[in-house]
Amino acid sequence: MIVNANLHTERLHTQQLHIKQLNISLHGETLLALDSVIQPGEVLTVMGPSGSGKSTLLAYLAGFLSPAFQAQGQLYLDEQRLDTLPAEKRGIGLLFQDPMLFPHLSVGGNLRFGLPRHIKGKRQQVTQALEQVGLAGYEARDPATLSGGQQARVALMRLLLSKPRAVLLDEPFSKLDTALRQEMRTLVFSQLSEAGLPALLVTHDHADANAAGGPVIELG
Ligand SMILES: Nc1ncnc2c1ncn2[C@@H]1O[C@H](COP(=O)(O)OP(=O)(O)OP(=O)(O)O)[C@@H](O)[C@H]1O
Repeated sequence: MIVNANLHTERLHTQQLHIKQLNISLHGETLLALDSVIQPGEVLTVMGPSGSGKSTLLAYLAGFLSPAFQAQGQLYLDEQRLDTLPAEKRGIGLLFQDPMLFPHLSVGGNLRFGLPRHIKGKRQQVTQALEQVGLAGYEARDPATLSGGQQARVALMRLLLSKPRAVLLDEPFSKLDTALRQEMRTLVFSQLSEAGLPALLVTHDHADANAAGGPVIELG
């Protein structure tokens, strides 16, 4: 696989993500409390046993928290307050266990979907993105014909092309086999660092946390 990527020729204005005095409770009892600043290009890893609130934290950050929970605190990207914005206005990108490629779109269609509307040179950006992850010429392919690792790489590039301002990673490597997992860790963390994006990783795997290279928080 080719990992010489530099998708971000025009460097984005990178920002820090501040999870400020967050307290999420359920039925009047605190489930999790957190105060963290994630610097541009840094990955904060969150670990913890089942039920400790990892998914709840991701849901809060992304803007999907169930009304069953009560959240106090704020979320900022630099000076901009995010927690008062709906999910689609936060500019937060998500990467999951499953690549979740749109099955009715080609590989190229999936990548174009991530691109902001009304920008020029979409075709070239898609071509470059595929080249960067060793999938040159795959534009017209049906995603279902790709291996799990190839799909994961397309999902990563779709995410980056959408120019998120921060990224959440929910066990993104857990469905890959061991060799592929190591490759994807290198690819994902180098791309996030290159893009200068603050990221929060939820994982059960200490090797993911080591590869992420940033601070680690244990919930629960
Ligand atoms: N929509 C909801 N309504 C009420 N309680 C919920 C809801 N979603 C989760 N919970 C509860 O909140 C707590 C935290 O759940 P959460 O899914 O965040 O944990 P987790 O650390 O992600 O666990 P796992 O590692 O198993 O995914 C659990 O006690 C769970 O039962």
